[in-house]
Amino acid sequence: MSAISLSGKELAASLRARAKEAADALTAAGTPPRLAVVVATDDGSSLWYVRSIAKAAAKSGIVCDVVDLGADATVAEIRRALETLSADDTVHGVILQTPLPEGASAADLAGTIDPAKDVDGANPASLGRLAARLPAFAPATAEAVVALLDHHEVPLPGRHVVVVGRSTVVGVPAAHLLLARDATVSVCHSRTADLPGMTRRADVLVVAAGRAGLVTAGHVAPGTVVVDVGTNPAGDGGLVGDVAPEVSEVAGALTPVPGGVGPVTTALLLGHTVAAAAHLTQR
Ligand SMILES: NC(=O)C1=CN([C@@H]2O[C@H](COP(=O)(O)OP(=O)(O)OC[C@H]3O[C@@H](n4cnc5c(N)ncnc54)[C@H](OP(=O)(O)O)[C@@H]3O)[C@@H](O)[C@H]2O)C=CC1
Ligand SMILES: Nc1nc(=O)c2c([nH]1)NC[C@@H]1CN(c3ccc(C(=O)N[C@@H](CCC(=O)O)C(=O)O)cc3)C=[N+]21
Repeated sequence: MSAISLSGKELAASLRARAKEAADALTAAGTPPRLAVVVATDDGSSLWYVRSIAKAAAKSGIVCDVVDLGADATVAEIRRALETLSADDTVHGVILQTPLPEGASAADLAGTIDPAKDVDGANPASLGRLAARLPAFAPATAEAVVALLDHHEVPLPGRHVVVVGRSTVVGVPAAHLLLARDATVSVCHSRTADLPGMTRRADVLVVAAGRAGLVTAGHVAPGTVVVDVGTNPAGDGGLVGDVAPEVSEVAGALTPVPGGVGPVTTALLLGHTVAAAAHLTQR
């Protein structure tokens, strides 16, 4: 066990404290910040995340409404819920939880979320603005990757960051944020030829593939900083990342799962919600 552990707990706690301060001020001024989470799934890990958002929101003084449409919700029902919440002046943040029922497109549906309330950066317009380096809410997970690297003072300018995964929730927005920080970014995916050859060339390796143990010691050059975004259900009811435990023998530093990117993600989502509430009450 040689790698330094890059915990997210300390950063998450300070982000939650900051969110609570802003939330309490908004509430005192008559506008309690309110987040709505639209759910149309019975996926266990997704529902776990929803419960953890609700709990964290309550502790930070943010009202959280879970709008559960059930796993057999239709596209029209989901769209109507998102439109209603976007038009509701008492709601400041709207997120659409994935996975969705078959035939429903998250990107298409999220296009109906008011960009001012799009606190998980799911509207394609938000992703476009991020790519254009215009102000926008970034997906909380992608932002958490950069925030965690900053917190642990890992320099980014000029460094080669290899991102494994190209989803619009994590890999692609993380790549945009890292480019904006002057990193040189390579994005790998399931059709990448010679993944180990690519990842061994990274100064910083960000793994968001959703495959337990995908990245092994042979994928990592000595001293690399590794960010493990994966949250895969483990056999024992716990959680494991995408990076095999043996990687800690070669990496210079490694984010733990649990206790790494996950808690920072939830804390940033709350921060986005109070920022949205502050902005919406001003306009
Ligand atoms: N900690 C947190 O806060 C969060 C954690 N997560 C976790 O992060 C992981 C990724 O999430 P998400 O991006 O939504 O997942 P997706 O399934 O949407 O995307 C996975 C990406 O990984 C790529 N991939 C899959 N297998 C391989 C492989 N063998 N080699 C190379 N690339 C591969 C896929 O490639 P292709 O495009 O070719 O299919 C795809 O681009 C999951 O474990 C998820 O639970 C997600 C959000 C938040
Ligand atoms: N549109 C969308 N946005 C998401 O951000 C999103 C999603 N869909 N679908 C599901 C995944 C999963 N996800 C997690 C976030 C935090 C933890 C987290 O905080 N986990 C704790 C511990 C959990 C435990 O120990 O069981 C930790 O890592 O320390 C986990 C998982 C967000 N997701």
